[in-house]
Formats: sequence, C-alpha cells, structure tokens
Amino acid sequence: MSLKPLKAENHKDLSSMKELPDSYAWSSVDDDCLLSCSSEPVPVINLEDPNVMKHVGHACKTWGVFHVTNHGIPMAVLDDMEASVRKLFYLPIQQKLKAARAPDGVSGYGAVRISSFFHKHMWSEGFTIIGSPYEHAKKLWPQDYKNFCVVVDEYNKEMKKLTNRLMWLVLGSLGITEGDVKWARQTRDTKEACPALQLNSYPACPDPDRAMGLAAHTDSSLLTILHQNNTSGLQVQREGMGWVTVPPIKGALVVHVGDLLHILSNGLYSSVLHRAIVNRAQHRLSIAYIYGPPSNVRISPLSKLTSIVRPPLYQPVTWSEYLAIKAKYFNKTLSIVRLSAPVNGFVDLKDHKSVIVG
Ligand SMILES: C=C1C[C@]23C[C@H]1CC[C@H]2[C@@]12CCC[C@@](C)(C(=O)O1)[C@H]2[C@@H]3C(=O)O
Ligand SMILES: O=C(O)CCC(=O)C(=O)O
Ligand SMILES: [Fe+2]
Repeated sequence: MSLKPLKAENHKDLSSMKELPDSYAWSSVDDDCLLSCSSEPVPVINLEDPNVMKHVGHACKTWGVFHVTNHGIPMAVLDDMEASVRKLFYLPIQQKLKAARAPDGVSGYGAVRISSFFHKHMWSEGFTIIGSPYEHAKKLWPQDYKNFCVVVDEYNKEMKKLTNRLMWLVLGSLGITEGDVKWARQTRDTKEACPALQLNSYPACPDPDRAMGLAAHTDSSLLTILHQNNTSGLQVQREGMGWVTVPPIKGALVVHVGDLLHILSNGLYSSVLHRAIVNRAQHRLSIAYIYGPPSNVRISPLSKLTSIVRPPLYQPVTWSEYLAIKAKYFNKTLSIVRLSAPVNGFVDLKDHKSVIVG
C-alpha cells in the first residue's frame, strides 16, 4: 500500500525557498475546513481540579485530545527545550545531515517516517530521539554537545512523571485500578518503556494553502504529550466537524490518545486523527513525547472493559510489533489488528519486523 516516495529533493533547505515547488504542492489542503470548520475548542483541563479524572475521561471519550494546565512542569524546562530544538533546526543543513536517520532506521534527522506513503513532500523537517540524545548531539555539535543532552534529559524526565500521572487518570476514568494493569506499576522486572521524542520544524511557507506540514495520522502511542511554540498549526479531526485547530495556550500541553490506548480501552477512547498545517509568516516548532508501554508487554483490551456483549475488539500486540505493522500499513494498522466478528483469526505478528526493540 506504500506509495512511491519522491527521492530527488529529499533534503531541500525549506527556509530558503521563495516558491512552493510542485513536489510540495498538495491539492486541497483546506477542503474539509471550508465545509465544516468548527469553532468549538478542544477541552482545557486543569490538573489541579478536584474532578480532574472525570474531565479526562470525558475528553478522551469525546475528543481524544485535550490541553492540560497546572501540569507541574516548570516553564523553564519547556522554554529551554524549545530553545534547544530551535538551535538544532537552525543548524546548516549539511550539519543536520550528519545525524541523518538511516533509510531503515527510526531515530535521527529527516522527513517524518510516514512520508513514504505520500506522493508529495511535507513542508517540515523532523528529528526523532529514542533514549539518550548523546550519539546525535555528538554529531551535531562535536565540541558543545553537553547542553543539548542536559536539556533533553531533563525534558524526558519531566515528561515521564507527567505521563505516568496522566496514565493513572486515564485508567482511573475507565474504572481501572493498579491491580488490573500490573505493567503500569513500573516494577523492576519489566523492561521500561522507551518513549520517542519527535521534534518537528515547520518553516514559514511561501504558499501555505497548498502545502502540508505533517499529513493526517494517529500516533501509535498510549499517550502523546505535545508542546507547540507560540504558533498555530495543529489540527485534529472531530467527527461531524472536520478539522479543528488546536491553538497553542502558553504553558499548557496538548495530550493525544494514541492507537495503543484505543486498543487497551477496547475502543472506548479513540485515537485522534491529527495533522499540522503551515503558515506564511512564522516558523513553527513542536515537540511530541510519544509514550508507549514497556517493550515486553502485550497490549490488549483490558478484561474489565470486555464482556459478552462487548467482546475484545483487538488482538494482543507489543508496541514494537504495532510500529512494524504501522511502518507497512500506516493508517490501516488499527483495523489490521482488529478482531472482526466472526473472529477472523490472528494476524501473524511475527511476519512484521520489529522496529524499536526485539
Ligand atoms: C515510536 C515511534 C512512533 C512514530 C514512529 C516511531 C518514531 C517516530 C514516531 C512518529 C512521529 C511523527 C508521526 C508518526 C506517525 C511518524 O511518522 O513518526 C509517529 C510514529 C507513530 O506514532 O506511529
Ligand atoms: O506539529 C504538530 O503539532 C503535530 C506533531 C505530531 O503530530 C507528531 O509529531 O506526531
Ligand atoms: Fe502525531
């Protein structure tokens, strides 16, 4: 199902382009919006609200995305990370290419992974970091790599705390307690979750109405926490409403329900389809902390959420298996691991090469 990728212009310096090349021109980026652009805002949840669990559950069920405020992450940690990411993308292209992602690799500099599914290029650059940023930072700044590592490590540490807190709120809102999901207690014998940090840069664009920053997709994660700079661009799809813009709120973070939470909740909380559009005047940056389960854990619908009338809708799958299928089938992945009635048998997950671990 993968479409033929465009190869020749893979590493253009977008910020120097005065016109949109044809290979970057997507037809009708704004079509859905013209039909049904909604002004209903994405929920904003104060994590110190006494009813926070109820609000989180409602937002997951209705939107699959929400803002969080009072999340406890110091503003300086967000600002320092944003400044480091800006510094990275402002490096000359030849320098960034020293940390280029290998053709079959996951981490490093390059176009976003899903690019190969589209005939047109996206108006963005990406940098994926899994685990320590050290190897990449050494290549980008051979003498002066320490600061980047310190900032990224601190950011990851804070995100990990917040994700853990959000996971329990999400699970609690489904009536799930610690006893129901052993792996989520982060015991010493489980291999720890290894989140991915996706850095995105969307330079100002000479023809934004025909360009696409990041094409519509769902994240494979359980939860994704997104920090955007002070520039709009993120849009989420809401049934019956089309694309809804999620403008940045200073100091707030955006939380997305990912595909593995969709599976874990047996479809009660749907992963949210989202994309990023670009604009003529401002450079946009975003940082996604993509959180998945520990590598040895198979995610399947929680037994408390299944019954005779609502049987498990998905087969068990590890994060790594899921990513491998996603690399091949992109937005069809959830339906591939879905068990339709009558049970259509299990997909042999071993046929798909592991991506991150194992
Ligand atoms: C751990 C992950 C999750 C990945 C793949 C791998 C590293 C990079 C992530 C993203 C980030 C950008 C959107 C996405 C769809 C993409 O193309 O690369 C994500 C994908 C997923 O959520 O499936
Ligand atoms: O730039 C954005 O707002 C979206 C980024 C995103 O969806 C991702 O990195 O997965
Ligand atoms: Fe995403």
